[in-house]
Amino acid sequence: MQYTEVMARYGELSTKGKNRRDFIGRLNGNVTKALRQFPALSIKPKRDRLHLVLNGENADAVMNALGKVFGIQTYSPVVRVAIEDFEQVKQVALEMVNEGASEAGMSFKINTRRSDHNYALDTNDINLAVGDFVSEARPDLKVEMKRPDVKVRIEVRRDAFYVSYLTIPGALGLPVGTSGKAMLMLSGGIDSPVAAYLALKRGVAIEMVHFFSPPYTTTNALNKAKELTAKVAAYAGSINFIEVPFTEIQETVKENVPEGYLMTVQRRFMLRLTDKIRAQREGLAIFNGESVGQVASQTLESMAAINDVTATPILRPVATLDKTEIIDIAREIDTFDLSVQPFEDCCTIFAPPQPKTHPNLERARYYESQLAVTELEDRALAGIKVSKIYPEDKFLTRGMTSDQIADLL
Ligand SMILES: Nc1ncnc2c1ncn2[C@@H]1O[C@H](COP(=O)(O)OP(=O)(O)OP(=O)(O)O)[C@@H](O)[C@H]1O
Repeated sequence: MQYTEVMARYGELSTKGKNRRDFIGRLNGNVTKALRQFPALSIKPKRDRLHLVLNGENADAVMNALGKVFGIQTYSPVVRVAIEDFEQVKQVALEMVNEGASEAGMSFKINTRRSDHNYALDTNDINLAVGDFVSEARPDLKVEMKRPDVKVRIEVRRDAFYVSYLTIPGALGLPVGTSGKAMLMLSGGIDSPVAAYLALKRGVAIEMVHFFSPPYTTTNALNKAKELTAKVAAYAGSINFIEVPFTEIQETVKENVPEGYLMTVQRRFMLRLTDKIRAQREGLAIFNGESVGQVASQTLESMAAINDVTATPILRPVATLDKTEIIDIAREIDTFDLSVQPFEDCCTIFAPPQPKTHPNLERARYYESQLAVTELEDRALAGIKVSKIYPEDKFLTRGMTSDQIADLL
């Protein structure tokens, strides 16, 4: 089928009344960004949908990229036929029925809508004329009004007919950016990239904050986090990656804090630093990949002892999901295979063998107060690096890396 355009229907727009203009403006910008590799494409936002005129670009490739843009409910590939050319509409409808109802005994329906009421034929005339044409060519098919196998939609507008039969589910959610900006704490694990995807889905523009501890963690561990960011950036256009050197803090905590509280105090540092970065960069909230009860740091007591360092909203999109549910999403967004690659994370390396699963808040505060918190944090903040990551970026060297070879020797 030679499609000429793709029509995208907006998502939760009806509930957003006065924010309609922001929604459509953002969506238009995000679609433009996501489809920048198709130079001939022209994008025309309308009140209730977006028209993507292909101008020769490949419909499947365009739809593949469009399917990752949040704020779209459904989309349909469409064939535009000049208004003078009604015979051509019949041909296109037949081709669509042939594609959708290949087997004898299947059913179809022609469904016409007119926005140009001056056109000579009314909707019934068009349904009948096109339906008869298809039935003559395909006598093996039935016409079915209620639940046809193929429903061909013909829209009559002033300039042309628009014919379609496929309705493909979009990514849903809200256009990224319509809900403001937040920081996302990204490890190299399975959960935080999924949390990132879910935050983007609700329209939040996120920036990744990643802590790393060279030489305990290798360049590859850092690159893995960057490559995970590139995977998630497919849903955002691009994402800023903020790397925070964490070695000095981890070494200091390890030397000075009793083993049972190592993890709690480290996490308090991470969260406080993320919050400072958030304030500098004017974010409104912090997202992370914690899931209740999954590991020692994710009991409610532990979350309370860590969360104590800030009043900023901490959002945990996967808090109530089971691991298998999180993994299903990770596979869907193609981060799973990368997440399970065995590069060390700074938290795992400095993890005590038996962290307190029910840490006492007062004790965590006390142990931390013995450290030069402000100075340590200032030095970490002075060392942060920010880079913009795009979906097509690659960071991990393929095959065996020098670090991996070194590990084997
Ligand atoms: N090195 C890191 N840099 C930034 N954030 C981190 C880092 N390590 C952990 N976090 C944050 O803390 C959350 C909990 O991490 P933890 O290692 O306890 O759990 P996890 O279940 O392994 O999570 P994940 O699968 O996301 O690594 C992560 O989801 C992430 O948001």
